Amino acid sequence: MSGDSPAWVNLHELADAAGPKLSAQAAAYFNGGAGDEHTLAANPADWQRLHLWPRTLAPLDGSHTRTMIGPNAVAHPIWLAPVAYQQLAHPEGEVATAMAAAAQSAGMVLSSQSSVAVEDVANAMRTVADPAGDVAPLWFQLYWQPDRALTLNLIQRAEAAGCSALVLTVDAPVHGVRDCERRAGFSLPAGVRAVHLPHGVAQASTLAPLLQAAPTWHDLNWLREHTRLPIWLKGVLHPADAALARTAGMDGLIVSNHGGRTLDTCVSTAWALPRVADAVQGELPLLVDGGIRRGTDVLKAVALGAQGVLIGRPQVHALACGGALGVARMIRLLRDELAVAMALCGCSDLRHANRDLLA
Ligand SMILES: Cc1cc2nc3c(=O)[nH]c(=O)nc-3n(C[C@H](O)[C@H](O)[C@H](O)COP(=O)(O)O)c2cc1C
Ligand SMILES: CC(C)CC(=O)C(=O)O
Repeated sequence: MSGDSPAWVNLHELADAAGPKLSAQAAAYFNGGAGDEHTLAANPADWQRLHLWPRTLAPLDGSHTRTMIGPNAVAHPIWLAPVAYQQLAHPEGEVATAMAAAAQSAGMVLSSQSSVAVEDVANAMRTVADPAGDVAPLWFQLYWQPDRALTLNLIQRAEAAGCSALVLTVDAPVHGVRDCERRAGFSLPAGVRAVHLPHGVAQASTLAPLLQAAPTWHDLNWLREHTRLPIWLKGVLHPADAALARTAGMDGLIVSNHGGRTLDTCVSTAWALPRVADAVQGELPLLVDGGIRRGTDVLKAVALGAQGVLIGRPQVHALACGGALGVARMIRLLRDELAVAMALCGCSDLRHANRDLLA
């Protein structure tokens, strides 16, 4: 931001503003998708394609964005998705993001490939008090590790640091085919590493070890036995998997295609969400992510059955542009846009939003 007028007034402009702040390698890593990037493009396009159907003259006195996400009463439904290696965007990395989340009462899901330790991120969130006293939960995203002892170590660190849920990512048993990363020759620069992992990097160079390590439904029993935290699965798109997750006693689902970074040409999340919602029939709470860039997108996601949304790339764009203040501003912009969209649709309480809001 410079001068009197901000350099960006919405999340699309934010992506452009971040361009000059990022190295070519970091930009390729953050912005890219899998394959020909059809799913990357379909995610935002399919939110845009949905049409809101406004209602008029509805009472709006007392409107608010408060809602529930799982057992958490939250000030608004906009959370930060797990995004790895945030020190590629800003030297303070995930600490700055966490301070912004706490200041804006936004939940944060910390990547297990974080470039800052979970203990430091949790402390940073605690140092920033929300004046209204609203909570900003910190959840820990888990990538299943080849070694159970290491998986257990991650779980125990997250618990001890005060994380209030685990998010097991299930849509990336292998790294997607990412031409942009290969073209840019992406590798982590000196000083940035996955601090929770002994070798500091996520991926093995051949498929076999990854596939051996990939978790199955059976492993969820082990996970359940080894944590007292609620477990959410991230990366569910198929109603049949949603039903299996319910049977497996999971606590919530994140409808996600990993921001179009794993399987190209797979379904968009706006397409999958109502189908997953129909499968779980309100018995499992849902979050959704992928291409959510406007308050209208957030309202559509809630209308289709999600309790809230996660924001991926814009958080690292905002971090690159303005550190913690940039991320805080990004969350605030989206929340204000959501409030406007709600008012114009005659919706005073997100808990009453449903498919009647959509044409
Ligand atoms: C640079 C980058 C790194 C990511 N790292 C992780 C990760 O470590 N764990 C994970 O579960 N998802 C990861 N994701 C996926 C996000 O959590 C989220 O699903 C996706 O970014 C949402 O789409 P959006 O970027 O269009 O908002 C990453 C996404 C990006 C863009
Ligand atoms: C280190 C990666 C596996 C993190 C990730 O999930 C991603 O880049 O999409």
